[in-house]
Amino acid sequence: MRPYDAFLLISFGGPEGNEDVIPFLENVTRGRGIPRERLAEVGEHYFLFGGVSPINQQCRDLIEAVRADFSANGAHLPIYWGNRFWDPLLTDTVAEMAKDGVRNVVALATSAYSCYSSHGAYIVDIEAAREAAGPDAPRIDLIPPFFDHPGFVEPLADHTRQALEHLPTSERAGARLLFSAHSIPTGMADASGTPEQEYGPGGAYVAQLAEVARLVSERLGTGNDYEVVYQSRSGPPSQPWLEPDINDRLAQLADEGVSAVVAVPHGFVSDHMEVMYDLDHEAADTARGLGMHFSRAHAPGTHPRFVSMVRELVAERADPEVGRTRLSELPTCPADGADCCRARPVGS
Ligand SMILES: CC1=C(CCC(=O)O)c2cc3nc(cc4[nH]c(cc5[nH]c(cc1n2)c(C)c5CCC(=O)O)c(CCC(=O)O)c4C)C(CCC(=O)O)=C3C
Ligand SMILES: [Fe+2]
Repeated sequence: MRPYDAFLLISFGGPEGNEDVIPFLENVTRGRGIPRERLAEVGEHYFLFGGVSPINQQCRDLIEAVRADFSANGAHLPIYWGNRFWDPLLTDTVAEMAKDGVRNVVALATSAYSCYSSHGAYIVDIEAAREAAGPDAPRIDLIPPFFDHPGFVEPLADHTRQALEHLPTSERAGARLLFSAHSIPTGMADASGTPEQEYGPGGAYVAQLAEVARLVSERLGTGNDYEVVYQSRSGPPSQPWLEPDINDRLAQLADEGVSAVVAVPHGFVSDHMEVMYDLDHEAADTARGLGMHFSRAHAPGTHPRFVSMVRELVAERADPEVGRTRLSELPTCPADGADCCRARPVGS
């Protein structure tokens, strides 16, 4: 895997006990203009699960699977892991890599799409961590968003098929597929991707989400109607965020006579807290209250095709001759991350 001498997984991080919850939320929201009530409310989501977000364990599981896949395929790279907001913190991991003499790192973020929160912020945090590590900090090449890689799309199609099968047989054909992604401020969406590209309203983020919904539905091949919805909105009500919210849309669909839905968290890489709480808890409750059948597909997680994707993306980045495997023609962000997804939400 020359020129690389290490692989780095970069994730969000999450609390692993009640005492971690508030400090974690403070890390996430520092300077972001999130209302206090929203913070208290999100804190409750974590307390409901003993203060433990599943995201760190999901990262450990992914790393174990990637390690096994690397070694089975002769890709001998040490693996490091660093989070933006909780232990192991990216800053500490980069310092450790510097101490270990690592020089050239290839990094993957657990975020598949282009926007400040899922790409730009990772670039900014990598630079800050390198700066903090001083002159021995390694070079770190971040793999650009991978939303249209078959290793992301195929697991979602498999998992959507399984979720459909959890509905009563008579409900499957008429079930609406609700592809669900994290809402972001519309200003952040409009500025997502690279400034040279014209993506339409909502920028690269909205265009990529629409494309993945289409690709997954096409692979599924069941002909179910589908659409993209949003979840996990925060920020002040005065600020516009991407809509429709999944709960509002469920109410409209019930009015239209739709009696079953499958929620597909295609905006996420694993079934972390936002999936567990906002879909399994909140949206499922909404659907139940409306008398609808509700089934939730798993995010890619440690699906074998997702795991092999990691190796393929590393190989592709290490050697331009390997070529790019993608399912869509949509432009992604440039490999050097220059000037893309830089927009911060209003009020920060
Ligand atoms: C696009 C996107 C992804 C998907 C891409 C990706 O996966 O990275 C994502 C993932 C995640 N978001 C997470 C948690 C939180 N996000 C928050 C707040 C925010 N997210 C935003 C966007 C995104 N977030 C935005 C625009 C905000 C507003 C503040 C700001 O402008 O930055 C807040 C603050 C409270 C609140 O406002 O809800 C929390 C606690 C967790 C961890 C879950 C766990 O613990 O298992 C994960 C994986
Ligand atoms: Fe978030």
